Amino acid sequence: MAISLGLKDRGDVRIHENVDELATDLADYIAELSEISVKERGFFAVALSGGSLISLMGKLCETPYNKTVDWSKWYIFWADERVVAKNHADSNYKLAKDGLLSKVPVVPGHVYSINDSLSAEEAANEYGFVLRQLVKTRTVDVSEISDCPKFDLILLGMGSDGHVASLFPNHMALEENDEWVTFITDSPKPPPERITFTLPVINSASNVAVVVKGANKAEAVHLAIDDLGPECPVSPARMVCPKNGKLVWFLDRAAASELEAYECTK
Ligand SMILES: O=C1O[C@H](COP(=O)(O)O)[C@@H](O)[C@H](O)[C@H]1O
Repeated sequence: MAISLGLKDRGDVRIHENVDELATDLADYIAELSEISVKERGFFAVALSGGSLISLMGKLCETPYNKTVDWSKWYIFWADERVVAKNHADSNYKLAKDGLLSKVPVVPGHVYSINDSLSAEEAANEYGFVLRQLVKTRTVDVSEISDCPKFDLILLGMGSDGHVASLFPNHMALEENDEWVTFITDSPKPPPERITFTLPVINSASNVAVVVKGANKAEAVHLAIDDLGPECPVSPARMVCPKNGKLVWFLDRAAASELEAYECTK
C-alpha cells in the first residue's frame, strides 16, 4: 500500500514500497482519469514524456487495462521531444511507440508526434499550431484562466538535476510565458536540440503526474517537494504547480528517501 502525503502546494505525494507497486498505482490512476475524461468530454487528451516513465506505464498494456481502457478516445501528445528522427534511439516518440502505443489499440490518427523533418524552432512552432487547432475543436480543452490548452493529463518524469519535460535548471526556456511550445538547442543532457511544453501549459493541465524512481533522484525530489524556504535552489520540478488542476507525485521508496515530509511520517 502506498503512503500518501497531502502537502499544501506540492500536491499528493504517493510513496510506493517498490517499482512494481508504483507501476500498478500509476496504471490505476491513468485508467481512472481516462474514464472520467471520456465520460465528461468524450476524449482523453494526454501528454507523455520520455525516459523511465514509459516502462513505468507498462502495466497499461496488460490485463485488465488493455481491455477496459477506451483507447479509441485517447489523443496522445508529447510534453517534450528530442529533435531526432522518429526511428532514432533517442526519440521519445519511438520509446512510447515501442513500449506502449504499439501494444494497445490507440487510433494512429490520434497520435500527435512532433514533425522530425523540421528544425527545432520550426517543429516547436508547428506543434504549437497543431495544438491551437485541437483547442479550437475542444479535442484538447482550454484553460478557464488563460488561453492555454488544458490537457486532461500531463505525465512528466524528472531528471536527477530536477528537469521536467525539456525544461532544465537555470535555462531561459523556464521563463517562456508567451509560447505554448518552445525549443532549445543547448540541452545539458544529450541530445542538445529539443522541443518542450512551457510551464504555462504544464500548469494549466487538469492533472499533472510526476513519476520518479531511484535513489539517484532522491536529492532532486527533496528540492522539488520539501519546504526549504527562499534559499531553495531553482528546480524546474518545483515550478510544476497546476493553477486549477491536481498534482500527484508517484515515487518509489528510494526516490523518496531524502524527503523530509516522508521522514516525519516514520
Ligand atoms: O531527457 C529527458 O529526461 C526526462 C527524465 O528521464 P528519466 O529517464 O531520468 O526518467 C524525461 O522525463 C524527458 O521526457 C526526457 O526528454
